[in-house]
Amino acid sequence: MTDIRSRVSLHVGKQGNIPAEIVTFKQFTTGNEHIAIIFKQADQTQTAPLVRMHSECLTGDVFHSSRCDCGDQLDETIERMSKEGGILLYLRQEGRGIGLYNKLDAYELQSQGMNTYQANKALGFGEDEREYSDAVHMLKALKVQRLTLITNNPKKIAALAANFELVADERTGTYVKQDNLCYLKTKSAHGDHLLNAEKFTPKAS
Ligand SMILES: Nc1nc2c(ncn2[C@@H]2O[C@H](COP(=O)(O)OP(=O)(O)OP(=O)(O)O)[C@@H](O)[C@H]2O)c(=O)[nH]1
Ligand SMILES: [Zn+2]
Repeated sequence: MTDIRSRVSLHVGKQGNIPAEIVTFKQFTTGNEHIAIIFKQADQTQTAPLVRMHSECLTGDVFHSSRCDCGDQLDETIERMSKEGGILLYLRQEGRGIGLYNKLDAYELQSQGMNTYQANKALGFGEDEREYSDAVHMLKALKVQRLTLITNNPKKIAALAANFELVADERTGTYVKQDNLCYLKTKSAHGDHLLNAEKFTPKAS
């Protein structure tokens, strides 16, 4: 059973002015160094806090790559939680669990015409290698029982609904860019992600 290892105060966000706490945990079976970032001490002060499980994406989160929407979703979450409070689980599941180098290999295959899921399979991986038991243990260690989940991914909703009382599930924005249109359309059509398809069609001027 995972337990809390440490709680460290710091300021986060683009301006570095949003107070938060980073929580580390003991003994993940996967050996990953996942963290929770807590806003407004939501784990201690709210009965059903906002929760987001964010899968690591170095290229999107840090370098704001145009190939995906991860950095935008992360910024949106931090901004929202700075006002409403919440628990951001930053899960070290780079490349949907296949790792950074393999994700970059998958990008190469996508440049040759495969979609994001086909590329994973061509490299010998499943379409999505993530599972969420570490995240469930993190929330249990934080003594969360009820929550509102922010995601567009039905698998994340199912994983938490099986373990917690899900008061609601809410969507993130749909961040379409020229370079990620194919990626988002494929996630919507093939991965059942709950995206705002209206954003896929450019508005007539
Ligand atoms: N293998 C692979 N991973 C990718 C690719 N693009 C982004 N990722 C990874 O996908 C993860 C983000 O997952 P998404 O499927 O975009 O969204 P989600 O986290 O499942 O769902 P939301 O909660 O709605 O954001 C991160 O770990 C990224 O590194 C890609 O083309 N191939
Ligand atoms: Zn990304």
